[in-house]
Amino acid sequence: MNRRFPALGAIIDLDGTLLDTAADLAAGTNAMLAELGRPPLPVEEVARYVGKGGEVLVHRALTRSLDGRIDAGLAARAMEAFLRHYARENGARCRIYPGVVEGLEAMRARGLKLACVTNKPQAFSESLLAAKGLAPYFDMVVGGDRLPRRKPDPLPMLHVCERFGIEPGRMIAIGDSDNDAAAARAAGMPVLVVPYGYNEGRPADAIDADGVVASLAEVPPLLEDAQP
Ligand SMILES: O=C(O)COP(=O)(O)O
Ligand SMILES: [Mg+2]
Repeated sequence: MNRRFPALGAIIDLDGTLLDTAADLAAGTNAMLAELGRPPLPVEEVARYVGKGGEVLVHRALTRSLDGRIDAGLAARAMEAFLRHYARENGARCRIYPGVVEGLEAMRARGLKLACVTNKPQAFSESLLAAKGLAPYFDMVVGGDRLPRRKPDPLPMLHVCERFGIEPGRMIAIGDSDNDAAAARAAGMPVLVVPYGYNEGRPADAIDADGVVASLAEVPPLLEDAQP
């Protein structure tokens, strides 16, 4: 990639970008399904349902379709069960993707401010990042239940820019899905995507982004010094 990005800060997605959390999400989902008398789903299928937060995952898992909806009563019961089970499974099997620590170290060494913006609930996100030793890299974590709207809405991205005092055009977003790219674009922020995460079953090169990077370690060489 020839393009360089003048960034003073970065916003990085969690599930499918920093951590491979599909197995833990599947364990939480399948424990919820078992409680409701439903059969378990394969990890690959649950991974396709990840991206728009826990509520959407629950609707998808119970209808086995990306845009299926269940009634509000069942959804409430299923969500309560999912959160209860996922609290136990969160972090049990997940792993840090290759290049993540290297990329975060190099971005910090360049003086970038770093935020993790995720659709995973705040409490689960903070405990997971801490358990995996990634929390110290981040100045800020914005979970999916922290603000009135989540990705693909630009609100969490703009919230971080405001808190950092950095213009969106002087930030870089890094994610694994259309949700990340749409949120970044709508916020006026350049966005790079990784090809190894979850994009609701669609390939990463189909995402409307400014480029695909094999890992986070490929990001720092694409940055250039910027003025605020
Ligand atoms: O929890 C989800 O649905 C996805 O979370 P992410 O925004 O970290 O990819
Ligand atoms: Mg993601």
